Amino acid sequence: MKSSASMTSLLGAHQDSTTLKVTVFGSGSFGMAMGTLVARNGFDVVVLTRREEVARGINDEHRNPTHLKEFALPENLKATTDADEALRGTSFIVHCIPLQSTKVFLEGIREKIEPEVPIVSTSKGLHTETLEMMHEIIPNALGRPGQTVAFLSGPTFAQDIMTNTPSGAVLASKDIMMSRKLAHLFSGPTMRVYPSEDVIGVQVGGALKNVIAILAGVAEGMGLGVNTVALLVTRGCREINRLAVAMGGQEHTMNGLAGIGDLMLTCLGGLSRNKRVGMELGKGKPLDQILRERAESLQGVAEGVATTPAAVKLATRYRIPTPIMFMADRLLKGEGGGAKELLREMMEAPMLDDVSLEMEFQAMKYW
Ligand SMILES: NC(=O)C1=CN([C@@H]2O[C@H](COP(=O)(O)OP(=O)(O)OC[C@H]3O[C@@H](n4cnc5c(N)ncnc54)[C@H](O)[C@@H]3O)[C@@H](O)[C@H]2O)C=CC1
Ligand SMILES: O=C(CO)COP(=O)(O)O
Repeated sequence: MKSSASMTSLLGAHQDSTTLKVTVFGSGSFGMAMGTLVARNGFDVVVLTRREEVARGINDEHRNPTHLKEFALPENLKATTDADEALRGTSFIVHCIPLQSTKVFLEGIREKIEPEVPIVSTSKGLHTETLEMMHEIIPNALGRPGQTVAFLSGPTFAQDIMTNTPSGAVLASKDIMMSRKLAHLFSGPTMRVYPSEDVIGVQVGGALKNVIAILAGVAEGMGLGVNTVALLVTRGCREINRLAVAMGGQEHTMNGLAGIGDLMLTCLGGLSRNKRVGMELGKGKPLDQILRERAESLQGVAEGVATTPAAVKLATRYRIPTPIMFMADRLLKGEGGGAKELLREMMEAPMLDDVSLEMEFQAMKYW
């Protein structure tokens, strides 16, 4: 259980630590993992789910029947389909709904969210149409620019959190004191959470590593060697870093857990949904079939698919050359003659390291 001293530091001395409640939005893989992490730290967790059978399974059997069902859940983790019940008297919200669904989801319950309750978002992506990140989507959906919003991101597969695998992440908000306070929700013997003020860098790192993970999967699915994966991931890493810095993120963040750390995990680890989508593409399966099959069998969101078109639009807006991300975009759109042809184009493109950034930007037309 969380010591009463650290609970008091979260609450301020005047509140009763025994009533501390945390609401988790979403009962998918990461909602379960984050809810479990916070519940292990002694907080009373209530998961808001849209499925009655999920709420029943969690409350009666301490298991989610659809996601991570092999894991027993802590007894202090409950679930409900009733937003009023989930949010009544809560101290913190942990948001684990996919980015593309967040606006609609939050607009439906915004009146029930108290303005002083901090929201920690764990969603990784860019909005396909508006190119927004969560620091824009959440306040806009709530109609409240002043709501405290923070962002947790890093190399943290849900399954590994459930098995108490030692892990680390970054938690960013505009106010470092708030980041430190919120980090306590998640920190524990097997989880290190580093507070940060770099709201942009943390989100861009989490969003764009998924784009590169799709390509890492494509290379593996095509049966290519690790040389190709390393080429794509390393050049992709440079693109992510340049774009993040152009958007206001810090180099330091991109060199840390929320940048290179998550990129390595997702591109090289075996559990990534984004990489699995790429692997299927690399084996020649059409994207719509892959996505349909994944949705039917509740295999979880692969945020990179919806993020990729937004990533290349943002890169164009900021005039950052991102040929690897453009390759992912064309592949997902079915352009360029397929993965083999796009890779050939990449290998034959002019070498640009010694020319100016502006010339690199111009050269993107070759990709
Ligand atoms: N699973 C993982 O290992 C990690 C996931 N994340 C991020 O966390 C976010 C959530 O991912 P997962 O939980 O893995 O996805 P998931 O696909 O397993 O679960 C998503 C959940 O959101 C719910 N949902 C979707 N649209 C909704 C709507 N309109 N209204 C209400 N509920 C809705 C679904 O019913 C489901 O319970 C993503 O942005 C992902 O990138 C971040 C780190 C690790
Ligand atoms: O973000 C993740 C781990 O940090 C999970 O990656 P996937 O969404 O590709 O499974």
